[in-house]
Amino acid sequence: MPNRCIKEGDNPDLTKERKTCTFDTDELTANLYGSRNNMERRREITKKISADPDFADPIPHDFLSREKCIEATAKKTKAVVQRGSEFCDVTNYYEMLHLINEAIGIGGYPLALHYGMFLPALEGQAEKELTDDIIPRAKNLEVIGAYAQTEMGHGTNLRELETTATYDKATQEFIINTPTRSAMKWWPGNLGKMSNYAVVTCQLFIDGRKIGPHNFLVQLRCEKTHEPLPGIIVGDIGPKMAFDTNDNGFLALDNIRVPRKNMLMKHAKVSPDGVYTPPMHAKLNYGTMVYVRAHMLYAHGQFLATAAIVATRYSAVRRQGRIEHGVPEVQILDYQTQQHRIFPQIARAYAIIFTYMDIKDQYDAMIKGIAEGQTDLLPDLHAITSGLKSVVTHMAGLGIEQCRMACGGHGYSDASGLPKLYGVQIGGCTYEGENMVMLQQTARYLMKAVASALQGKPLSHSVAYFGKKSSGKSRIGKEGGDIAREHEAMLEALEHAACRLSVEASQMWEKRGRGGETKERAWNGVTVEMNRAARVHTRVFMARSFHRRVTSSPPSIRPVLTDLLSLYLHYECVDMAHHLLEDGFCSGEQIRYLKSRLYEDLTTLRPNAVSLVDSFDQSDRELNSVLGRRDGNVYEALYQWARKSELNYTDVLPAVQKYVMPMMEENRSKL
Ligand SMILES: CCCCC/C=C\C/C=C\C/C=C\CCC(=O)SCCNC(=O)CCNC(=O)[C@H](O)C(C)(C)COP(=O)(O)OP(=O)(O)OC[C@H]1O[C@@H](n2cnc3c(N)ncnc32)[C@H](O)[C@@H]1OP(=O)(O)O
Ligand SMILES: Cc1cc2nc3c(=O)[nH]c(=O)nc-3n(C[C@H](O)[C@H](O)[C@H](O)COP(=O)(O)OP(=O)(O)OC[C@H]3O[C@@H](n4cnc5c(N)ncnc54)[C@H](O)[C@@H]3O)c2cc1C
Repeated sequence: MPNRCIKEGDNPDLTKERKTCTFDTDELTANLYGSRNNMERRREITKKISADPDFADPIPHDFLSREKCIEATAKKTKAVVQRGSEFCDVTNYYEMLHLINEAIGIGGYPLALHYGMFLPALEGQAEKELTDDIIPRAKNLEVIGAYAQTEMGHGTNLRELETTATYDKATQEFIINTPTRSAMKWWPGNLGKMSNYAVVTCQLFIDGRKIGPHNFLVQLRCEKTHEPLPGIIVGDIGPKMAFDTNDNGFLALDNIRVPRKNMLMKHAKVSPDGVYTPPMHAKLNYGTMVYVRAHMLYAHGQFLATAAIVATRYSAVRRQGRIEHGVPEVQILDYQTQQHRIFPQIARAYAIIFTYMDIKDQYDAMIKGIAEGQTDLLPDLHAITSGLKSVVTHMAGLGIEQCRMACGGHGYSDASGLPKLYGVQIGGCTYEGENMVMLQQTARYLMKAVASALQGKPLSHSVAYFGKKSSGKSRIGKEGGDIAREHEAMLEALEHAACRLSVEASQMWEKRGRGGETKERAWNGVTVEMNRAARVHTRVFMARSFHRRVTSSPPSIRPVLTDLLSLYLHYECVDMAHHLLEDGFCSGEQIRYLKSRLYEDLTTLRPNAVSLVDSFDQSDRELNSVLGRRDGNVYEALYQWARKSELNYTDVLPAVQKYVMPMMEENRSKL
């Protein structure tokens, strides 16, 4: 069967791997990206960008200072903006995403938050009077915006943000102010140096009454000189774990006046005479966060895919040690521990991307509903995207780190691309709502679902399985080798565990309440259990999404995807075995059965491992990894990469001349 990656001159071990492929890699790629046309379009973009001198990096960013990286990124951003239509349909979200990944990379760029949050916030939350003016200019990139919500003192607890917006009826303006040091906006991406506008989240005050957090459009810098406007202090917060090319910023506002229309008033409104009208759903103003959490799934699925590609290809190329005496050194991919480390990451990357597809459909349906005045889909989507954002970012982070360690010493080098990838990706556990906090949002929803299920009330999409009757004992290992029924048995077991954990958390919460604690204090006494229930529920949702996609996939790729699904489900069940065992739903024997099936899956997938990662269709530019390159010619490339280190510009470094050589000389003369 064809693996389309085979080319002359490639590392022979990689070619050998590609020849054992049992499916058409293009067919799987097309399925992953929605269609053959989408796949071809991605490849065209890659080809054009790779050949274009505007996007060439004579010196890899690994060897540049942060300022130089930002300069190089800004230059490429300008080229993307001015010449974007030469490469792709600039109105197509996925084509643009791919163009940016190819042309600029993942470490941030001047327009990341402009497109990622500023425009979505305006489009989703602002009224026509404001959008008519700002959106055309923002789309035309006459202005660049950031989303400034988090403050030095508060990020999670939005209710206690300190920045104020006080309505002045006399002038029909809001006065926006930073009252304390901890009220400074701190962290927003692209706020520090790039943006000249921002959507700023402030506590709304009318007639001395605090109404709560609302968003306002504020101009920060002069449109001509880019200097901060009077009363505005803005800058970069300094180096951080990654996102080197993003100017995460700080901002203080000294009683800045903005016209009434600058409040984002699509949902909540303030009339000219200062009358406040709340939104039709209390949290519609938080809609931009739901949008980003949903879309983060795709980015994080791709991040994990990158790591899986690098680790799998490198493990096929790397030979070290022997499994049996008297035979040549083996490809490290033949070690069972290596497969156990890497293959679940491949499966999880597919599962995350497939889950994203489901969520995207639900998000689009919700937006359509809101436009027609219905908000009934919002609570379910908020609950499941909160859980998914937490589970996926954590899962991807652990997976990337496993892949990095699976590459041995070279995985620790920036040449592998994995340390930087991890740095960028792991930020997702924090931004857009810290994971522990987001899981509690899911748990709150689960508690309501438990109550509804007990009362026989209807259950919404993500929790519908709470209404199923459990069979009491698992069918795992009792389906006579029927794969479809085995998959169903594992899904049923996971659903049983999620439901049980939710019910038990609910009972623990209630018990503490009966013991005299307030609801809130009692909640804090059971949040570990609440978050555990939320995690398992979210993993059930992912497993169901993956299962749905696989069972409806084209017949040509269904067998390999079914193998991957088997691995995914066996791994999930073994990983969560304690939850399955705790109430005796599964026996120890059944867990041993799951483990043995998991080890069989590793062997089954081995011949397709390289082809499965090839099917993610990430180019060498996107991978940005010497170890993961498509042709597998790793060792020569590693040496050429190291030669570019600035430490190698001279044979004797000034620091050595100045300090180390005299020290050695002094020591010698002491003898
Ligand atoms: C577009 C592509 C993006 C790809 C990304 C890739 C790379 C990105 C690179 C860089 C980073 C980019 C962006 C990062 C940007 C940011 O980080 S912006 C800042 C984000 N900040 C947060 O997320 C703050 C987290 N805090 C909150 O969301 C809330 O404060 C809270 C924790 C949810 C609690 O809020 P609170 O007002 O106290 O509410 P309470 O818990 O009491 O809940 C009341 C009810 O409201 C429901 N609810 C809460 N939030 C929402 C929501 N967003 N939508 C719908 N409903 C919501 C909640 O469930 C409660 O419902 P009940 O029915 O009453 O139970
Ligand atoms: C790379 C990056 C980019 C960012 N970009 C932006 C941006 O563009 N715009 C923007 O506005 N912000 C941005 N942020 C800020 C980000 O959204 C916040 O840092 C994030 O929401 C977490 O809030 P916090 O920092 O207040 O954490 P904290 O809430 O202080 O969290 C600290 C610890 O306290 C725990 N904790 C807090 N509350 C609770 C609770 N209720 N229950 C249990 N535990 C709790 C947390 O779980 C965590 O362990 C960015 C951050 C990063 C790292």
